[in-house]
Amino acid sequence: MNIVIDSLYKTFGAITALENINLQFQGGEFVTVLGSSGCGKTTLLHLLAGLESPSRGNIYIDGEVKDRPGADRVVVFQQAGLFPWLSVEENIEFGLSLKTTTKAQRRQASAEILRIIGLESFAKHKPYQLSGGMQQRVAIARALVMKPKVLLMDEPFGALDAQTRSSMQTFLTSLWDQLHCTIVFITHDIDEAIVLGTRLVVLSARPGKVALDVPIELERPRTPEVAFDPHFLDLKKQAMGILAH
Ligand SMILES: Nc1ncnc2c1ncn2[C@@H]1O[C@H](COP(=O)(O)OP(=O)(O)OP(=O)(O)O)[C@@H](O)[C@H]1O
Repeated sequence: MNIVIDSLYKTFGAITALENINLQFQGGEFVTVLGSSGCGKTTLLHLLAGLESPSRGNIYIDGEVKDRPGADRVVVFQQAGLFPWLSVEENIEFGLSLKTTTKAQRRQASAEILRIIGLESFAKHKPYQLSGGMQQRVAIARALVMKPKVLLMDEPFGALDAQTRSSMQTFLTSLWDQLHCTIVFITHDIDEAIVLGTRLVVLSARPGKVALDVPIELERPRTPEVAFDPHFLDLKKQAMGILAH
């Protein structure tokens, strides 16, 4: 699975949100997209999800133009957005119920994903009985159970406290190590972008243009000490330079 973003523009009336975006992602990459507020990160994610249409240009997934939502791309938002009246397992199974699956198949799929995310003992709990980090893990599980080709994440840890955020970063990294799905992860946090990704894309201030697109060549698994690695510091300096303008 690969994604090609070709000469992409997005305007809203007189506002140009994205200008001439050209990017190519390979299957299994963990791409982090960094940019200051209002530079068009969410717009880019919505275009990838098919929730918005390009003003010009195209997005291809495995060579096919994609301009509407599909089960091959799922989005995880900043707020978990779980259904409060459904249990954890029912929340995870909800999307599958829209596909032709039996209840037994759905229960098996949710049990499997709950084991992967380490919340099997919370299957019958309601969302309000979980912490913010656990709710966000369920939101990620709900996305992954659909077996998407691409997981699109819009500041998924932005609403969490620093410690939970850090443990969720470790969680997501180990999940990606196991599943190796393609992830496009939006953030405005430089350290988060470099710690998580295999590839860093930095957008310039509005109109968003690709100011940097480089591989993140840091060994995995990444420990907190990675923040002292010269490559980490070099990427951070480059990103800070772009975000300062
Ligand atoms: N539906 C819309 N209608 C009009 N303008 C929009 C719409 N969506 C986004 N914009 C504008 O496009 C620009 C980019 O917005 P976007 O939400 O993509 O930025 P962002 O980088 O995700 O910002 P933040 O980090 O603050 O969430 C902004 O100027 C925003 O006001």
